[in-house]
Amino acid sequence: MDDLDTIAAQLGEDLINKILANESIDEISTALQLGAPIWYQNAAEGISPLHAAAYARNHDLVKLLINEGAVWNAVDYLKNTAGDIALSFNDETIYKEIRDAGIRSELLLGLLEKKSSSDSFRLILCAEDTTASGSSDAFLNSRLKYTVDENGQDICVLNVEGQDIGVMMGWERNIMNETVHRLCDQHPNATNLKILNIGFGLGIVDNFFQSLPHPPAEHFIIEAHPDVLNFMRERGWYDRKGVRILEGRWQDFVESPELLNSGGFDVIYTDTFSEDYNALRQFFEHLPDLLADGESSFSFFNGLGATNAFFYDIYTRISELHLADVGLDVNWSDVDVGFDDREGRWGETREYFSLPIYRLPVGKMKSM
Ligand SMILES: C[S@@+](CC[C@H](N)C(=O)[O-])C[C@H]1O[C@@H](n2cnc3c(N)ncnc32)[C@H](O)[C@@H]1O
Repeated sequence: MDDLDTIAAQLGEDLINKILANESIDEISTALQLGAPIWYQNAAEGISPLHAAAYARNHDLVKLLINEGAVWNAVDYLKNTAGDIALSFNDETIYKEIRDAGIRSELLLGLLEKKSSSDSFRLILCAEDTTASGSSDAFLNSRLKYTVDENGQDICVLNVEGQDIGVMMGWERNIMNETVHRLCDQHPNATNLKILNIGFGLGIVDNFFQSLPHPPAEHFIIEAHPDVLNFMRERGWYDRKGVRILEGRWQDFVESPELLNSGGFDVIYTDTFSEDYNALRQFFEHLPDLLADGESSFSFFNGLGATNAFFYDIYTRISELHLADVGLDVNWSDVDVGFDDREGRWGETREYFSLPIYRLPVGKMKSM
């Protein structure tokens, strides 16, 4: 550590201790003006001034720190954000203050990102991931393995740096089943649906669409990965009545006459892999052109940030705001996905959803 680092660390430790000791807002403001670093995370627990203010349950101080540029998404050594701390105290006011700061910051970043021509950065969750789990090109060039794990669960996995990562796993059946029913059951055209699904994976959602009391009149599936397309071929999906498989990325087809001149879809679902939130948001922008009418419904796999309740809440709300921007109202319902550790859902694979509740979105074009 050089001298400057040592001074910053001392000032930072001091600031956090002052906050935990409930010193006055004036004292804290003065410490900040004298150069105490608001971004500092202490050596003992990795907590930031914002974590400390959430522990101290001091709403005014939380506001002040956010205005001064506190890092809303810093995680301590236990992987908790300041928002998680507020949640653990059931402190709704402080929780919302930090959550709204996160939403504002992510929306702003989203705007900046949209303005820049590259797909360069993301703030959280998958900063610069160039492996097959975070880069579409690397994913589409990787080999996938379809197998049954030690608990009898169907899985489709890829191996990244020695670890298996689930592209799709059988435990999500419940989510897919519920999604299909929420999208289709009440649809006035339920006997004659025209469906678009993006991302076949294990084919769980597509099997549920096909098992509806009235199988879809037209069922388009866009799938990009060659191994998945082979799996679909082996399972006879190319010969199914009413099924049209478009081989490639959704980005290759979304503006094609095949989709745009088809009169619109009653139901659209998307669940891809290795794409970030920015890609999903780009897909949202095509929905007004792809949905047939105000009765049509849309859903997506809402899995972003799903290893942390606070991040999950932020992404859920951001997606709702972005869908509102393109003219869709969203209804959310909860699907219980809690499980007993002994079920061994993850086997040897990396965990990507650790919350007990899945928030299922169904969007429809707002009525004028
Ligand atoms: C999570 S799986 C879908 C699981 C599916 N919902 C199910 O019920 O089994 C994601 C799928 O999206 C495909 N995929 C990834 N990026 C894509 C893209 N840009 N366009 C189309 N398909 C894509 C992957 O190859 C994979 O088959």
